[in-house]
Amino acid sequence: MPDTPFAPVILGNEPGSFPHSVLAERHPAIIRQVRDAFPYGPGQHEALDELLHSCTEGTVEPLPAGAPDGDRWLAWGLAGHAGRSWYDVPWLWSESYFYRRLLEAVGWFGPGSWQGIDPFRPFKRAELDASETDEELAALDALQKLPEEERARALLHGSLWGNRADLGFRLSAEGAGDREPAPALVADDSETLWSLLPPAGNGTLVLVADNAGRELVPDLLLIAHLLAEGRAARAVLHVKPYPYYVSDATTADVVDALHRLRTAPGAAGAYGRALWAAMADGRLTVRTHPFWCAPLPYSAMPDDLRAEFAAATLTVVKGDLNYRRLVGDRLWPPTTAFRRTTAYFPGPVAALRTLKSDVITGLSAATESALVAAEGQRWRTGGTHALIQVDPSGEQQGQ
Ligand SMILES: O=P(O)(O)OC[C@H]1O[C@](O)(CO)[C@@H](O)[C@@H]1O
Repeated sequence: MPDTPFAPVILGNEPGSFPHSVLAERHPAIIRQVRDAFPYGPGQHEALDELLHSCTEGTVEPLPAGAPDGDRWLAWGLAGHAGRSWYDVPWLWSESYFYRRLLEAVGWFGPGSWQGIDPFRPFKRAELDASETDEELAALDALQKLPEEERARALLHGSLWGNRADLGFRLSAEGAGDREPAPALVADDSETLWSLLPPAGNGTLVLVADNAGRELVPDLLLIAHLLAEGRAARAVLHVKPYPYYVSDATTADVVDALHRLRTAPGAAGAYGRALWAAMADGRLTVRTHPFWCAPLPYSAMPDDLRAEFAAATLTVVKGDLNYRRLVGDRLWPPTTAFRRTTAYFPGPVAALRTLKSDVITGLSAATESALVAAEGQRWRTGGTHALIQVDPSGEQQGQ
């Protein structure tokens, strides 16, 4: 990510800034929570101690010799960042590497009996099993009486605001989950989004998921609706290859969410059974890719993903981190055109995101001034505002 004077890459080295607080406070809190949630042995405790020291006071260290993804991380910039403070390398890079090292500390990569044990699973399960999830699912019954367009809109907004359900975010934004969301969107291209997914279309929707639990459930409901109403003939759900940013969805989380839906009463159960059937006949596919845990912007995506997005009718990317990677993790002037930052993307792309970091593009000058007048800069990170932005054009000539 080369720096440009126009929009500097975000680092975590400014005390008092949001990125700094994530490195200095959120990451240690995540280590504490994971340590408390499992009966780890002395080796794991020692590795967690070392990680805590390294990420707060030490420097980025290389991966152990023989790490299965060692070459990949070298290609993703590890050699250039090793030996530097975690605060001085791009924030996106530091955060991604933190989760990679945390998984290693608890034995995720094996070999051994802790291989594949998700350190965030208790938090994700608790959210999926919460009574709030029952209430959200019960609300689907009333939706069935509405005309299709209204149901579609409600489910789109359910998926959008489901992005507030982010466990990592709640660790350092005390009370964020309870704060009332501001209802108006700071940018709303939903008409363009619907024009790309007309009823009786024959397209492929790709949804790049973000969080499990109470975000993934409404994402699945939206997919179920689009398939049932013929707005998409096929859907591909992309999830993370390993646990990441606490609540990010993996295939195991998709299975949990589908079980939860299928066994629910009423309309939710019907959606669940329809999704189960769509998995069986191939209309809904779950995929993953190592690049989803790469510390890089999507402009650096590999050719196989590029080809998949080029062939899709629409790719929807969910959440704050995907937004940062889509537009580049930079301090853009907020009125920078969204399409200017996504011109490299190989097909039509939509972002559904609640605002939880400093990155923002595509605001009108009036919207930006109103937000600043009301909240200073808090609107950028508080998780109470949201946007739907669409670039329908696909890769533009000369990019
Ligand atoms: O789950 P999301 O919406 O991608 O949010 C991830 C969160 O983590 C951050 O990357 C900070 O760690 C913020 O962008 C956001 O608060």
